[in-house]
Amino acid sequence: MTERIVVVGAALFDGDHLLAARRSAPPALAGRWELPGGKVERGETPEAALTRELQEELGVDAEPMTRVPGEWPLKPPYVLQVWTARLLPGSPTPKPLQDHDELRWLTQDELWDVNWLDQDVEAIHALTNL
Ligand SMILES: Nc1nc2c([nH]c(=O)n2[C@H]2C[C@H](O)[C@@H](COP(=O)(O)OP(=O)(O)OP(=O)(O)O)O2)c(=O)[nH]1
Repeated sequence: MTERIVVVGAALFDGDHLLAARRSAPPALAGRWELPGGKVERGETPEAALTRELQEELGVDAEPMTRVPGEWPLKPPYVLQVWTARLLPGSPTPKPLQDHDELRWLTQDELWDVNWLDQDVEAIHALTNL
């Protein structure tokens, strides 16, 4: 059976604002917006991967909250799963340290103001149904 690798995306909320991150690489994805996160490593839980990726990419201390129902196919063998997440008290504010060159906190009215990666559009819709 083909190996399937989960990419975790964080729907990081501050109140009702959602953090969107603009990718700086690779060229095919640069300039498009996504949920920060990354690949789950062998032997790692998705929740641990999410915490690690948010620390590496944004420099924050965050905790995953709930899994958003659904799973979205990316380029094989990757699939996207999404967790809501929040910053822990005392966490630094997010900064685009790695993989991103801009961050935006979106209100519900601004949710579609950014050019999400095609693969993320369904996941963002699922978020709005929570
Ligand atoms: N993080 C993230 N990746 C996404 C999303 N949507 C989407 O198609 N992808 C793709 C982009 C990449 O091809 C792949 C995840 O790669 P990544 O570069 O974020 O993961 P990573 O930090 O573990 O990468 P690596 O450089 O260590 O290999 O999934 C999304 O919302 N968040």
